[in-house]
Amino acid sequence: MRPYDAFLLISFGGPEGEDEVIPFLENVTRGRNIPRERLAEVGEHYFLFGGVSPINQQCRDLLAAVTAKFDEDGIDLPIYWGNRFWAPMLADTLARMKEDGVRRVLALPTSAYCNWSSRTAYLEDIDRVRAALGEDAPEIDLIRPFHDHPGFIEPLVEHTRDALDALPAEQREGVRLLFSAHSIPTTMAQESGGPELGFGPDGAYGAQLARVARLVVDRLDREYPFEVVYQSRSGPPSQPWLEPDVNDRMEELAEEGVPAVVVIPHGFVSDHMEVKFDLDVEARDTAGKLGIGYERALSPGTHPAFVAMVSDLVREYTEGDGAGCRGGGLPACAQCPSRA
Ligand SMILES: CC1=C(CCC(=O)O)c2cc3nc(cc4[nH]c(cc5[nH]c(cc1n2)c(C)c5CCC(=O)O)c(CCC(=O)O)c4C)C(CCC(=O)O)=C3C
Ligand SMILES: [Fe+2]
Repeated sequence: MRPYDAFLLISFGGPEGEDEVIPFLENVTRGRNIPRERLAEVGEHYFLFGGVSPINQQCRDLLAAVTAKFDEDGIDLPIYWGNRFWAPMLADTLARMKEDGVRRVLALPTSAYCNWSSRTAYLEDIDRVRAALGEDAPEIDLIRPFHDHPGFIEPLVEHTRDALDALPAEQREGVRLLFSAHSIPTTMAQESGGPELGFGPDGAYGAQLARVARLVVDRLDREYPFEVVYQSRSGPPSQPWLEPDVNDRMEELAEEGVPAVVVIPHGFVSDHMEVKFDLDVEARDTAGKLGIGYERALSPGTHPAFVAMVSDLVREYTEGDGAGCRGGGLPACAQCPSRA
């Protein structure tokens, strides 16, 4: 039994008004080599929704559900929330935790996979914030990547079934399932675990994405053809990022005569802006232009199995050894807690 005295949700953060969009984007992109044109373009995505990203409300909803679940499961830990890029900022939350006398924290990141952006960046931010707090800064253990957890898979299965059901029968027959994740630079993908660890060109991240897609399809009513695609590419055009892009791939599939796609955003835990704009606006529009059917499965969000997973993961650490990433049948990634 480890002596944790608080639970902390660490998320990305997002603007909740038009005046917050640019400062938020500046926070996200500081030192990240993102072209100005890309920033302006992404700003427009937020302005289309009144400057409000859905991600903060999704965190509040998840925390409400987790609070109830902890009560039910007898997990007696106060719950805190801090973001990397927008209020409530991690630095402020940790300062408050320190004032509250919190010493050991078990933290859940809102990302399920292994790559610099989804894992290492969180650890680096934690280190920076702790260093600034100085002596008596709470110690933080970051919960392992959970892409292989049944509580992540189950909601995706159910939501994929719902999306398939929403297609007309004749389209469902020839449908292609597109499992979509955030693209990252290919160098970043390789750094998540390359050939030396037994992974392919998309690294441990790509292997995990392929594995989750397989696990979901295995639980559907029949074997559907499926593939992993990427979305939300950023960075300068000269820099290679993981491909194919969801829109490019839909174009090829339409040419091949595929009548419809179901897009499953399995790279994300909730329907935040990358899902709401890049899939529900942009990819849907592409499908419309191509004249093919399009349905988008919901991400896990506050599905009861996903909420139960949070309790489960907490108990892995409080009651078990919290040994870290199981690899989900794959080798552990380069950043895996179990390699540290
Ligand atoms: C792997 C991954 C996830 C998934 C898991 C995770 O790790 O959470 C993710 C999530 C998210 N990404 C988000 C938003 C943004 N990401 C950006 C930029 C970038 N993302 C990257 C990767 C990822 N991002 C990368 C490699 C960059 C390039 C800059 C860099 O190398 O760091 C930019 C800058 C503009 C742009 O270029 O698009 C924005 C605004 C939001 C909030 C959405 C909302 O507001 O609802 C969320 C949940
Ligand atoms: Fe991102």
